[in-house]
Amino acid sequence: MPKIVVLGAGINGISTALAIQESIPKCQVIKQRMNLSVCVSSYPDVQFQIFPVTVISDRFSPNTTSDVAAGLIEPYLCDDDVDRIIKWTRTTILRIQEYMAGGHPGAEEQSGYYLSSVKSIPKWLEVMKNVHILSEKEMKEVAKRPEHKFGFFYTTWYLEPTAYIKWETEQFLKNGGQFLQQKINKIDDVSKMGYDVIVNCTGLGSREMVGDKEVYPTRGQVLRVECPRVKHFLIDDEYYALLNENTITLGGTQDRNQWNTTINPILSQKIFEENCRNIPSLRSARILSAHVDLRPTRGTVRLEAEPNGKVIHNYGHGGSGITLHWGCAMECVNLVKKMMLEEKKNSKI
Ligand SMILES: Cc1cc2nc3c(=O)[nH]c(=O)nc-3n(C[C@H](O)[C@H](O)[C@H](O)COP(=O)(O)OP(=O)(O)OC[C@H]3O[C@@H](n4cnc5c(N)ncnc54)[C@H](O)[C@@H]3O)c2cc1C
Ligand SMILES: N[C@H](Cc1ccccc1)C(=O)O
Repeated sequence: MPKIVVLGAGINGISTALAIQESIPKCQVIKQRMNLSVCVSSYPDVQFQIFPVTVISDRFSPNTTSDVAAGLIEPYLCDDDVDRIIKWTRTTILRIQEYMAGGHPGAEEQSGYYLSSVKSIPKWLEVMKNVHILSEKEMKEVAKRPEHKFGFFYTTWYLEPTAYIKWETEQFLKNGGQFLQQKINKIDDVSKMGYDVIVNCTGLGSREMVGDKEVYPTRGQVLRVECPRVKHFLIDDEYYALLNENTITLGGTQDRNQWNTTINPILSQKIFEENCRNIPSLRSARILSAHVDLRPTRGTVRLEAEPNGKVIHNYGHGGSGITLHWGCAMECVNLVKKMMLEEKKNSKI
């Protein structure tokens, strides 16, 4: 009976733990009514759970990096292979559409503009809806700055991390999942805890916990404001105003190798002013809060099983952790299944 543990409770940790439960039936509690024809009676609900899944983390939502994210579905600050990114993004979009179909909170389509000083059409645009490259005439109407030379309109989604992780957590617990609050100093400490499969989703924490100096912080500061008049997002080369359920997230900064998580009020003012230049209606916005966190940035997302080991890594999503989460979680499930099969074969010997 392999014991599975997931390290980390951000969007990648919780999603991977839930994906394992949903994809490996023995990893969730199955309630079955045992109807016996002989005495035309039925046993009380019988619960089967063979492989419990545990999540160990030092912090939980709403106190993770994931909770600070604007929730925009769009790859950013992730230099991974673009086809891998697109594959993961597509899987996430399907999951969001299922989540939306369930009427759950914090997810919706959002449409808007990407305005830039350079003419370039990102490959990830192929996963978006209603894509329209702006004509010169349309650019004249939409551009807010002389450097806005090129742009396009499209529809993507937002997925509010805190609301979504809350829902995922409820499903995870319903499936018999368990939580343990603990800081892991070295991943080897977990091996000694008797787990057979360890999935590492600790984001930037992997720098110390696994000793991976390839993962580093990119500091991001944002504002949450209320401004019902604004109906479209607007992203340009430096700033962004992104829709959420009842608020707008204004960003944004991307300072590599900056560890400081103290909010800089001067920066907040600049983020507000620059976004008002792009969307004048924001002048009437009510500023609700400011946030800072550190994007777990890495050349590529580390999503792999350690050879001949029991550890699977899923971290280093940069500015795209919400965008890639379900695609990465499902790829982790395949690695877990493979590892369990290996384990079964070896134990037979
Ligand atoms: C300002 C800002 C805006 C963003 N906007 C977006 C966006 O719009 N769209 C998008 O796709 N992405 C966005 N991102 C990026 C996104 O937030 C991250 O990529 C994502 O949160 C990474 O998720 P994660 O679960 O891997 O890491 P985290 O959310 O950091 O979770 C890591 C977990 O591991 C735990 N942990 C770490 N080390 C240890 C340890 N040693 N022992 C025990 N537990 C440990 C932590 O407590 C935490 O629970 C944004 C990021 C920032 C900073
Ligand atoms: N991905 C988000 C928001 C963003 C979207 C588009 C461009 C830049 C940033 C971030 O990391 O801040």
